[in-house]
Amino acid sequence: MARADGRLTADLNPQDHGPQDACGVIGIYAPGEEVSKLTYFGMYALQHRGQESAGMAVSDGRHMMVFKDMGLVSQVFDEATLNSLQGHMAVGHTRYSTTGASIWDNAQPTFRSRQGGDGLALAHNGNLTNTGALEALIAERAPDTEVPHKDRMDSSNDTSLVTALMTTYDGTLEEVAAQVLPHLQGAFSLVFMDDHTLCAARDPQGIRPLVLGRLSSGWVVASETAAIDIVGGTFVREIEPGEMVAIDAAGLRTSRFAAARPKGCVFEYVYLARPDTVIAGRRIHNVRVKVGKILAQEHPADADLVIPVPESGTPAAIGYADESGIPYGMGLVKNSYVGRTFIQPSQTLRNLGIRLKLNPLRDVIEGRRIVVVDDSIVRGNTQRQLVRMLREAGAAEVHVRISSPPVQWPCFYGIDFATRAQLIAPGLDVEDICRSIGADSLGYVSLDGLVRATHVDADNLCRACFDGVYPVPVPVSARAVLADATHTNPNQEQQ
Ligand SMILES: O=P(O)(O)OC[C@H]1O[C@H](OP(=O)(O)OP(=O)(O)O)[C@H](O)[C@@H]1O
Ligand SMILES: NC(=O)CC[C@H](N)C(=O)O
Ligand code: SF4
Ligand SMILES: [Mg+2]
Repeated sequence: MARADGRLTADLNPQDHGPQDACGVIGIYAPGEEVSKLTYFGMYALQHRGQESAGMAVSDGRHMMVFKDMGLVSQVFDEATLNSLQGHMAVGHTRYSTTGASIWDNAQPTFRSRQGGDGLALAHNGNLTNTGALEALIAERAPDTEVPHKDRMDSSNDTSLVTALMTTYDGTLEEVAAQVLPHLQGAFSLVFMDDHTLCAARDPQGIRPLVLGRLSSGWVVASETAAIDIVGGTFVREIEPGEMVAIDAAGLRTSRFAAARPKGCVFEYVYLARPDTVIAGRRIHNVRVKVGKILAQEHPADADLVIPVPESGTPAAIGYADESGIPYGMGLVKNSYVGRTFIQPSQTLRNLGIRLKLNPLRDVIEGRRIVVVDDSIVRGNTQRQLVRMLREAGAAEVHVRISSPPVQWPCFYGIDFATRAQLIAPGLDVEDICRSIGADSLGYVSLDGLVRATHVDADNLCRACFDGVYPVPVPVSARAVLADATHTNPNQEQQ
């Protein structure tokens, strides 16, 4: 598919995709360091969270420069650009769009001038569920302010509303944020700065991750601990749900804008986060291996070989093989140059597309009864094509095992799952889905098994895409659609 700027993208059809990811944010405050380069490395480490656009704002205490463009971090930035971005503090973002089109104007960090002349740059991971109310608030507070959605300004994402709202208040950045953050609903891990202060804030549910790290000469905040590792920092702690931290020449301060009601996204454990990241004290790789073991207990198979669907299916396949005693092997080779999601508009291209990303090792597959382990089934495209490919490669039997429960409901908190109609699971039982993907058997890990592997209390996790219990009110526009569903009714969890 051609993009607006005429370049090619790996997403041949943006309307037709799997879970994709959730945006990566990073902020660095480090006088004396080459901050733009550190931020670049951090963004590179967070590339898996968003591949549509990348951007960075850098300030030297007097001036702020923002550079962003469509594409991968490595396509957007080069040495000369990074050398021109001078300063001791920066905010970086890799975007996967959830509200507002995937266009340059919506690339982040968003930028606006503040009263008093400072710039304000803000980067967001998550998705806001009360954009209508925020538009109304901006209009009420500053009738002359152009409201991003309402006035059809170039940018139309939820994040721009936060930036616009902040510029309607006077005071220090911390004072402004303390007034604005309580108005936001939904998922938001924010990193933002003016020319003096770097701030980071996390929604009261802490739906998306956000962590704090120490650098030899400063601080780093990032979506995942892996980014802290990669910029040479030391993990300090998670930013708490409902907390804001501010970092400037006077050091680090923390404050709370709301009481914590933790509901971390369980899908971060399934697919979104890097395996080398730590959430709630657990390494994601280890949690995924554990889920694979539970999957083997819940859905054993009589087979000769366990193979992963790389990359995200690999740890669970290791766990499955370990627990079942069935040998583990690489049966599929993944092309490292194809991004997380590769989407194809027509059946012919779909068949080619899956092969471009994953190609079976015939010698390994032929004549064997295969257990193939993946992390999730969203629309079923990957598994349908994979099962056929494995059979063509001579598999005697294909048993599909999935290290998450069936995805039944859309996400409104920063993952653009297909609409409910496009998901394969609603209205079908596991037997139906097995038939639809053409496997000999299919087993999904139970929600209880998945939650157990995280070691987090089920009440402290969002599980809405699996059980329809939404911890934060969904957008008004979505309520009718969900209520009309002929399957189970989504429960709005009591606040
Ligand atoms: O049922 P579907 O709609 O096909 O979507 C599910 C697939 O999408 C994801 O992989 P993806 O290709 O996005 O990334 P990965 O390479 O990181 O596993 C996920 O790991 C499943 O394999
Ligand atoms: N996936 C995300 O975290 C997206 C952030 C924001 N909602 C946007 O669309 O730009
Ligand atoms: S609905 Fe699913 S993907 Fe979205 S935040 Fe909740 S658990 Fe995560
Ligand atoms: Mg996959």
